[in-house]
Amino acid sequence: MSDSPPIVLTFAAADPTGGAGLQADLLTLSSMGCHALTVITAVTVQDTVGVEDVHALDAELVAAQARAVLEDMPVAAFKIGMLGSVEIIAAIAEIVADYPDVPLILDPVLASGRGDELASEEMLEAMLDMLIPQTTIITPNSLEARRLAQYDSDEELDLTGCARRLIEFGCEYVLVTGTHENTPQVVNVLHGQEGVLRSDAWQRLPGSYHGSGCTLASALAASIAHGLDVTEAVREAQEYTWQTLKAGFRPGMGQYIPDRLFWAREEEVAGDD
Ligand SMILES: Nc1ncnc2c1ncn2[C@@H]1O[C@H](COP(=O)(O)OP(=O)(O)OP(=O)(O)O)[C@@H](O)[C@H]1O
Ligand SMILES: Cc1ncc(CO)c(N)n1
Repeated sequence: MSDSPPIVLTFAAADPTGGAGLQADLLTLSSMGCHALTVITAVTVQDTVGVEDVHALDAELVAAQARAVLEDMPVAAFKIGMLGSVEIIAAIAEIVADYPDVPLILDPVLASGRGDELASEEMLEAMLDMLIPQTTIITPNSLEARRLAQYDSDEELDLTGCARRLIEFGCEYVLVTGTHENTPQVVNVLHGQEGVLRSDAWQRLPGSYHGSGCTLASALAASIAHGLDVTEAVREAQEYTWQTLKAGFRPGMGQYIPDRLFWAREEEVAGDD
C-alpha cells in the first residue's frame, strides 16, 4: 500500500460543465498529486456561456459532509470556492475555526465569467466578517478585490490599497490577479504584511476561460499542501494554471475550459511516437 498523498478539503459548488467549481478543484488537486475531499455547498445550473440557477444546500448538510470526513482524515489545506448562502458561510467559518493550523485558501467567487452574480451583498459581508480573518491567502481577481475592499466605503482605492485593506480585515496574504485589467500582459501581484512580495507577468492568452480562478486557487492549495511556502506556491500555482489555459479547449459555445491534465496528454503524444 502506498502512502496517502496530501489531503485538501474543498468547499465548492457543483458545475455540470466540468469546467469550474468542485469539478475544477477535483481535477486540479488530483493532477497536482493531492487527494481531494469534496464538500458540496450548492448545485449550479450553468453552461460554458453563463449561470442559469444556483441551488444552495442546507447549511447543516454542508457541515455534516465536512465533519464526517474531517473526523476520518487529516487535512493539509482547506480551499473555499463558491459558498451559496450566509448560513453556509457561518457553518464553514465555525468548522475551519476548529483547525487553526490548517492553511486556508479562499477564492472569493462573486460572479461568473459573464458577470452573473454568485454572491449577494449579505454573503459578501459575511465573508469579510467570518472567513477573511481566518484566511491564509485570498485570491481575488481585480474586480473582486475592489468589491471586497471597498465594501461599505466611499473610498476609491487602487489595487495595492485594496490588498492592504484585505490584509487589515485579517487575512495573511492577498494574490490579486490582473486578467480583467486592460494591460498587455496578465500581471498577478502577491501582497503580504510587509507589502508586495512578488509580481508575475504572463503572456495574455486569447479567449476567456471557465474556472481559471478555481484552478489557480486549487493549485495554490495543492502547492501549500505539498509544503511549499506561500511565495513559492504562488509561482507554482500560476505556472500550472497558465499551462492548463494554454492547453485549453472549447467544447461548447462559450468559454474555453482549462485542461488540468495537459501533462498527461503531452505524455500520451510522446508515448505515441
Ligand atoms: N486570458 C488569459 N491569459 C493568461 N492568463 C490568464 C488568462 N485568463 C486567466 N488567466 C490566469 O488565470 C488565473 C485565474 O484567473 P482569474 O483570477 O482572472 O480568474 P477568475 O476571474 O476568478 O475566473 P473564473 O471566474 O473563470 O474562475 C490567473 O493566474 C490569471 O493570470
Ligand atoms: C460552481 C462554480 N464555482 C465557481 C465559478 C466561477 O468560475 C463558477 N462559474 N461555478
